[in-house]
Amino acid sequence: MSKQLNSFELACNHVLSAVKRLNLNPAVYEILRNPERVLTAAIPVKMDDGSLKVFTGYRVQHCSVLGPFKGGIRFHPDVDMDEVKALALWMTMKCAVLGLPYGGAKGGVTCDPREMSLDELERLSRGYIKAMYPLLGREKDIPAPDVYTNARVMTWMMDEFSGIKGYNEFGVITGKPPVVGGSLGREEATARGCVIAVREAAAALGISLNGATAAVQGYGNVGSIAARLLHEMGCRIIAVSDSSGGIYNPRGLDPVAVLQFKKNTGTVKGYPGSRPINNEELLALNCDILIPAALENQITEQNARNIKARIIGEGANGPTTPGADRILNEKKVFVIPDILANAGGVTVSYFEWVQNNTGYYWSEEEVNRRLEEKMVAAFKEVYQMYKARKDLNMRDCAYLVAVRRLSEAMWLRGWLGKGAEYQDKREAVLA
Ligand SMILES: NC(=O)C1=CN([C@@H]2O[C@H](COP(=O)(O)OP(=O)(O)OC[C@H]3O[C@@H](n4cnc5c(N)ncnc54)[C@H](OP(=O)(O)O)[C@@H]3O)[C@@H](O)[C@H]2O)C=CC1
Ligand SMILES: O=C(O)CCC(=O)C(=O)O
Repeated sequence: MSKQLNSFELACNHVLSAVKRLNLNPAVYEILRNPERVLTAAIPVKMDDGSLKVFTGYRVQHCSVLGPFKGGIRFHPDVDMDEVKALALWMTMKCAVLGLPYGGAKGGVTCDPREMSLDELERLSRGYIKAMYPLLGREKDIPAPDVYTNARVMTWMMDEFSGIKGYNEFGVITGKPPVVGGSLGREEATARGCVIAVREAAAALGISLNGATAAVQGYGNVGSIAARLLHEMGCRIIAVSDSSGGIYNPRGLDPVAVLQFKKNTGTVKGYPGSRPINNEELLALNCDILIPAALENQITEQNARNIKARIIGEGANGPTTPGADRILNEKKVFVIPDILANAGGVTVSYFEWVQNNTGYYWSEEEVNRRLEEKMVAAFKEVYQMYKARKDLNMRDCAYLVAVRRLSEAMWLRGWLGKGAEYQDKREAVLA
C-alpha cells in the first residue's frame, strides 16, 4: 500500500524536526539526510530451468558515528533504493535509541522468494554476499534478517563470506541458527522486545494485559511470535493476517495452532472457526492492542480515523504515515514507534555479535534478561521525555533521544566543524 509515499523523505522529516527541536547544528541534519555509502549491484543467478536472471541488490550504509553498520537484508518484490535508504536511516535511529554501539544500514534484493526454489534462493543469497563483500565485515557492516529472509539465508550468507575469507567468520552476520554461531533468543527477539514495550505502555496507561484484546497484521517472524507472547501474557488474539488476507474470531485465536495451520497451508486464511477479514477491517477492529508487523505505510490518513486500539506497538518498520500519526495523536492512541518497539531484534543481534567476538555463548535466560533490561531502559527514557514534553508524541521523543545521542557523538568525533558554539547551544537546550 502507498508505495508512492517516499519513506526516506518522511524519515528525514522526523530527523529534521528533532534537529530543530534540540536547536542543533544544521550539519547534524546534513549528515543524517545523506547516507555515507550506497551500493547497487547486479546479481546474476542461474535459475533451475537453466536460464540466467539478473537481480538488483542494494546495501545502504547510513551513518556509522556510533559504530560499525548494522541492519537486515530484505528480499521482496517492492524493494527499491528509497525503501532501503529509509530502512537504513531507521536502523541508525533504532541503535541510537537503544544505546547500541552500531551505525545503521540495510540491504535488500528486488525479488519474490515465494516464487523461487530453495536452490535459487541459496544462489541469490550467496550472490548477494559476493557482490557486497567489500562493504561487509564484523568490524564494518553486519547484516541480519528482515522480510522474507531468515536464519537459513543468514547461514548461506555467513558461509559464503567465510569461504571468501578462508576461515569461519560467524560475527559477520547475525540471526544465524545457534548451531552455527547464532544466539539463543534471536529468533524471538524482535517480537519479545515489542511485547515488552507494549507491556510497559499498558502499565503506564493503566491497562491490564490479562484479558486485553489484540490484533496482529503480518504473521511472519515478528507477527506470529508477538501474537504467541501476547497470548501467553493473557491477551485474547482476535485477529491476525498475512499477505493473503486475515482471520477474525472475537472469542480468540490460538496463535500456535494458527501458525501450524499456516505452515501446513501457506496462509492463515481458512483457519477453522475464524471468519475472513481484509486488511482494512483488521486495522479497524475494536481491540486494545494493534501490532502492525508487515510492511511500511499500512496505517494512513485514509484509515487512521477508524482505528480503535488504545496501544499500537510498531513491530514493522515504518507502518504509520505522518498523516496517520497526526490523527492517532488527536484520538489519543498511544503509538510505540518502530525505532523503539521493534528494536529487540537488533539488540539481540548485538548480543549475538558480542558472543561471536568473544567465543562464549550465553543461556537463553541470560539473553532474555539482558533484552528485558535494555528494552525497559529505552522505553523509560523515551516515555519520561514524553511525559515531560506534553506537546510531543512518543515518536517525536524517540527521535529526540536518538538524534541527541548521534549529535553528541558527531560533535565529540569532530564531524561538525567548530565545536564550542554548538556545545553551548546544546547545553542550553538540554539544561
Ligand atoms: N525480523 C526482524 O528481526 C525484524 C523485522 N522488523 C520488521 O518487522 C516487519 C515484519 O518482518 P518479519 O516478520 O521479519 O518478516 P517475515 O518475512 O517473517 O514476515 C512478513 C509477514 O508480513 C506478511 N505480509 C506481507 N505483506 C502483507 C500485507 N500487505 N498485509 C498483511 N501481511 C503482509 C507476510 O505474509 P506471508 O506470510 O503471506 O508472506 C508475512 O507473514 C518488517 O517491517 C520488518 O522490517 C523489524 C525489526 C527486526
Ligand atoms: O538484527 C539486526 O541487526 C537488524 C534487524 C533489522 O533489520 C531491523 O531492526 O529492522
